[in-house]
Amino acid sequence: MHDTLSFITPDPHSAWGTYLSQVDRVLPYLGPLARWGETLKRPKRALIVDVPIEMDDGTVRHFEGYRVQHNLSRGPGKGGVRYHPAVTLEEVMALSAWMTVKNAAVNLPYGGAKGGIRVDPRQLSHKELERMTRRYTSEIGLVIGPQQDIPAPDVGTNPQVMAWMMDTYSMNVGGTATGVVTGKPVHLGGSLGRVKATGRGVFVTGREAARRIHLNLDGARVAVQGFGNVGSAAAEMFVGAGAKIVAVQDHTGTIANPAGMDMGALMEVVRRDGGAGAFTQAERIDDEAFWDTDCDILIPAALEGQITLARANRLKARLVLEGANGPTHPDADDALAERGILVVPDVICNAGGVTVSYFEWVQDFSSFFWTEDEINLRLDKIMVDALRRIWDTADRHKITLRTATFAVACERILMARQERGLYP
Ligand SMILES: NC(=O)C1=CN([C@@H]2O[C@H](COP(=O)(O)OP(=O)(O)OC[C@H]3O[C@@H](n4cnc5c(N)ncnc54)[C@H](O)[C@@H]3O)[C@@H](O)[C@H]2O)C=CC1
Ligand SMILES: O=C(O)CCC(=O)C(=O)O
Repeated sequence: MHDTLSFITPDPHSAWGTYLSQVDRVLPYLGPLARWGETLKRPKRALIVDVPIEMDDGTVRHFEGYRVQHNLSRGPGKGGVRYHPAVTLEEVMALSAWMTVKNAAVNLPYGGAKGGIRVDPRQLSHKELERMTRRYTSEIGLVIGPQQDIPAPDVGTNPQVMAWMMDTYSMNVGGTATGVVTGKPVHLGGSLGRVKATGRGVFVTGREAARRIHLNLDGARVAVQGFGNVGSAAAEMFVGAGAKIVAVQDHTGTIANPAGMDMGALMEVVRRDGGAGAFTQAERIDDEAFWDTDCDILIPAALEGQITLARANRLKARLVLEGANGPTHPDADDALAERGILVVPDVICNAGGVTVSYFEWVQDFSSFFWTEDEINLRLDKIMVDALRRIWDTADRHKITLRTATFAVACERILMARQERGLYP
């Protein structure tokens, strides 16, 4: 059946392999809609672009960039742009597919898309980063637009990168098109609350899940992998609810303090050094020891494939909140379920970011901006309602929250596909 995409032979632990296995698990719950299931296993459109730029020293370097639109059945493509040295077409395909599922899980009127460039942004000067972003935006200008596909931040990108993307697209079309990207700075049509929205969604879904398993957040011990936009904002909110951060891992190292870390002091070090590794009010530990941390809640908020089977069998947490996209291998997912460790899956747990991106897009179109309180209230309600529906589905079929999220989302996606029909 997989006669196309023959250039990809996914290993079951790769991002795309993980996604395919998640689709296979939901098909039995989709009834007659399952006949459209193959749609979910192929991206609609994948663009590979060459991004040449002049470096500050006068040399020319070429970077490889991608924009994949996995599915547009329910609306324009929506999903972030990643700058990271490990970005590949296959990874971006998986990330775009998870966007399709996530957007449908919270019922946003979007399909799924994702982009990326294989680059270490920390190795570029500010000007080189700007030149690369502008060139990439022009190259993917073929497929993006406020009604076609709307990029946003992901790993290694931020509001400044979104501002350059918005400006480049706008210059190319000859007018200011704020709605072409979200996650912009607030004075350029960005939304209040977007920066912390993903972390907020992780907290809100985590709070609801904790309540259901009678885990008191006051005094709960939390371990966080990845202390960037998502991990740090989620950690701050858990601390605000009385929890303590007992371990943090990022690309600069792993630190632990069973008594809990002072968030203000930790954030200061992260801002100063670009990472948590040098924080002196915690003990520096071996990276692999992170997975043995005595904790109640684990928040993977870095990259895919972090929770392997071996690590899943060592985890001490009762609750795993997937801030990252695709952090858990399928066999590890099974092991966690068998061990009674509850996983709130990425496709609902980290949907807070794209939900506020949707608010931003709506605000840009109407040129009317909401207060931060209005945004947070609407976000919390969408997340809580979506999670409740997913939980009901999980209880009804006796399936994991991940398969239940896929069931709710894929039914919406395939229903749209079916109702639109195929153009003969
Ligand atoms: N930014 C957003 O709104 C959303 C992000 N996500 C996902 O959340 C995850 C994190 O994204 P952001 O916080 O935006 O990125 P970021 O670039 O702000 O932070 C990434 C963090 O991961 C850490 N990291 C990188 N490589 C690592 C490694 N090998 N081991 C341990 N830590 C490592 C970095 O040090 C940094 O702390 C990604 O999986 C992303 O796709 C999901 C939904 C929305
Ligand atoms: O805000 C958005 O549009 C997308 C964020 C994103 O890339 C994600 O949810 O993984």
